[in-house]
Amino acid sequence: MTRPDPATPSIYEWAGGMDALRRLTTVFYARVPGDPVLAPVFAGMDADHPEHVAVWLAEVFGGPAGYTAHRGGHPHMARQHLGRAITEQQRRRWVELLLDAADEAGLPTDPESRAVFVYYLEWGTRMALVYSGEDPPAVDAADVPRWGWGQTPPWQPDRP
Ligand code: HEM
Repeated sequence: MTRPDPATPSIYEWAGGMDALRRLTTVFYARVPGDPVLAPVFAGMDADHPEHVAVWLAEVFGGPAGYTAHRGGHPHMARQHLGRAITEQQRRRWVELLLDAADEAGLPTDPESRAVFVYYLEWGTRMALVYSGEDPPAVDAADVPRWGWGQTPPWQPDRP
C-alpha cells in the first residue's frame, strides 16, 4: 500500500487533517453510550479515548506519527484490546457507527477516499477482534500500520 506519486496527498491530508479526525472520534464516542450493542464495551472508557483514537488514525493515514511518539505505538494500542472478547456483532456496529460519524463530521465522501477508509476499518476492526480473543498474536510484533491509497488513488480530473 504505497502512495502512487509524491504529489498525491496522504489520506490524512485528503480527509481534512487532525481537525477532521478529532471531529470524527468526538461524534463517534458521543454516540456510543446511546448504542445498546457498544455501550457496555466502552462503559469504563477513559475521557481522553476519543483524542487517542484520533491520534492513532492520523498516524495510520499518513499524518504525524504522534501515537508512536507519545502513546506507546502499536503495542499499547493492541494491548488495549486484549481479553475484551469483542463479538462480530460489536465489530460490525463499531464500523457502522464510525461511518455514520464520518458523514456527520463531514469527512470526504468521494468513492476513492471512502473506499480506502472502509478498507482500513474492516482490517482494523478484524485485527481488534483477533487481539481481543483467545490466543492473540504477540502485541509487540508490528509497527503502527501506514495506510495508502492502494488501488484507489484520489480522482483529480484537472491533473494529467
Ligand atoms: C479500526 C478499528 C479500531 C481502532 C483504530 C481502534 C483504536 C483504539 C485505540 C488507539 C485504543 C487505545 C487508546 C489509548 O491510547 O488509550 C483503543 C482502545 C479500545 N478499543 Fe479500539 N480500536 C478499533 C476497534 C475496536 C473495536 C471493534 C472495539 C470493540 C467493539 C474496540 C474497543 C476498544 C476498547 C474498549 C478500548 C479501551 C478504551 C478505554 O478504556 O479507554 N476497538 N482502540
